Amino acid sequence: MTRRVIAQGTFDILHPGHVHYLRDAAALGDELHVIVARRENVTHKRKPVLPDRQRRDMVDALASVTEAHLGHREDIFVPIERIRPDVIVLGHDQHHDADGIREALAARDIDCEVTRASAREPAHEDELLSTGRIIDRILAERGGGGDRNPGSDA
Ligand SMILES: Cc1cc2nc3c(=O)[nH]c(=O)nc-3n(C[C@H](O)[C@H](O)[C@H](O)COP(=O)(O)O)c2cc1C
Ligand SMILES: Nc1ncnc2c1ncn2[C@@H]1O[C@H](COP(=O)(O)OP(=O)(O)OP(=O)(O)O)[C@@H](O)[C@H]1O
Repeated sequence: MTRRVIAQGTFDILHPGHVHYLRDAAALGDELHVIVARRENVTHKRKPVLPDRQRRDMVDALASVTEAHLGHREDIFVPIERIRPDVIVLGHDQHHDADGIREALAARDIDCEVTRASAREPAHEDELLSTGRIIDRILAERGGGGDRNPGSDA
């Protein structure tokens, strides 16, 4: 039997922490399906910079990912009922409550484990393992309205 795993998140500007999470999740089964949060449903932090479809396409291109899916607009359990995973893997720092998800799955008669991935520690000094911190760096280094294309005469 094929063991299906679900991971999920916003994935706005990919970084090595995302790669670590998705590899961790993929190691728990045979197929990794990733649900990419819709912009309208990212309410607990700043909205993503990149469009929904572009974030889905980039995650879909990663070697550990079988298929990336844009999430449902209203009901996060709709994709889960369609994919029928054996395991849902939460990210190490995600605010979701594992017990709450287990109860909601049981109420829908979906037999599925809920577990949490490990964190990636920086592999070298200055490795940026957060989309928010990458954006802060861009704003600090390029946000002053200076020359965006140094070296170009255009
Ligand atoms: C089990 C599960 C299923 C989810 N399904 C959806 C979905 O169908 N549509 C959606 O927009 N977001 C979905 N989400 C994502 C949440 O809406 C939330 O925005 C996301 O977890 C953000 O994670 P991040 O802070 O790690 O980027 C799901 C989250 C979980 C835990
Ligand atoms: N350093 C990391 N180690 C392991 N997992 C990570 C790391 N960074 C992000 N992830 C996981 O990747 C998934 C998607 O993360 P998300 O899109 O929220 O990125 P982020 O970089 O944490 O964003 P932000 O900096 O805006 O909070 C989440 O499950 C999160 O736990």
